[in-house]
Amino acid sequence: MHNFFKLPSCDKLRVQRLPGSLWGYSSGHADRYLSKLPWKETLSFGYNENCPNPIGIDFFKSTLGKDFEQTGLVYLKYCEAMKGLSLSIMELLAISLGVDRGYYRSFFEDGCSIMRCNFYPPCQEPGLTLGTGPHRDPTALTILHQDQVGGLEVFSDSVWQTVRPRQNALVINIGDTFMALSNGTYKSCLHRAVVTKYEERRSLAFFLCPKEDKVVRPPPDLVCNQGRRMYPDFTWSDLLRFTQKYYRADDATLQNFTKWIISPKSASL
Ligand SMILES: C=C1C[C@]23C[C@H]1CC[C@H]2[C@]1(C)CCC[C@@](C)(C(=O)O)[C@H]1[C@@H]3C(=O)O
Ligand SMILES: O=C(O)CCC(=O)C(=O)O
Ligand SMILES: [Fe+2]
Repeated sequence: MHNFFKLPSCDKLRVQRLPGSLWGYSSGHADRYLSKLPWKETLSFGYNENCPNPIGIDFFKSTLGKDFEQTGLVYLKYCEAMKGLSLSIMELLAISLGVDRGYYRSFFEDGCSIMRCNFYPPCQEPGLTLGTGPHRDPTALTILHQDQVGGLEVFSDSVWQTVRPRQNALVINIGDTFMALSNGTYKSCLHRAVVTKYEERRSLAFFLCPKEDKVVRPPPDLVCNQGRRMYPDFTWSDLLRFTQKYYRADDATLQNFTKWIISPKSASL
């Protein structure tokens, strides 16, 4: 990942994220937003082990060239490991909720997950910007590997708290999609990334997602115990489209998505 972000811009832009797509390179999301641009560069690609080419866009070799073929193989192995870990965590979450341990595992097994490499350059005025603004991941589960620089913060007990980097440790976040799948029992985590004046920072985020057409619906016996549904049925495709076309994911994505998805106009968009 280090080598990619050190390439000249003209080379990185050969894999630039195209409008409407999640995959590829982006610098500050300058192609998507007009204000509050995040102080980061990102490289995102899909991962689905059920596909002939499990890494969405084969730009590690076909576009970036042979020098990055090995990088692509490393990411393939990384994504395989993260998917396996995610599914094991899904079993533990099912057990903790008193539902069948395979319920969530089977829900996600055939999904296409998102792999994102974040690069945060040093900033002369770190107090005037953010690497990634306050948000809850719209996905189901995030496995984050951060380097030793530090910068990830979670909003807990009404204050922003640093998630101190630990060698050989991964950070696991619950996202909006799992909050809905657990009927609100688990809460998606509000977090952000700050930047520093002198050090660049890198992180790898693996976002577990269900297959796009899967209906996100909590297990019936969970709803029965709680007496009512907290969120309407929706598909991951609906929520992803909402965040990519209509709404910049923040700390209230799911609430605003719920209003949008039940409004008559969303059906025609
Ligand atoms: C489904 C997604 C949208 C984002 C990437 C994945 C999961 C996290 C989302 C994001 C990082 C939340 C903060 C805002 C965002 C625009 C970003 O800063 O990158 C979000 C991602 C995105 O829309 O590209
Ligand atoms: O880089 C980090 O520490 C957090 C990144 C993040 O929250 C994201 O990419 O969703
Ligand atoms: Fe996040």
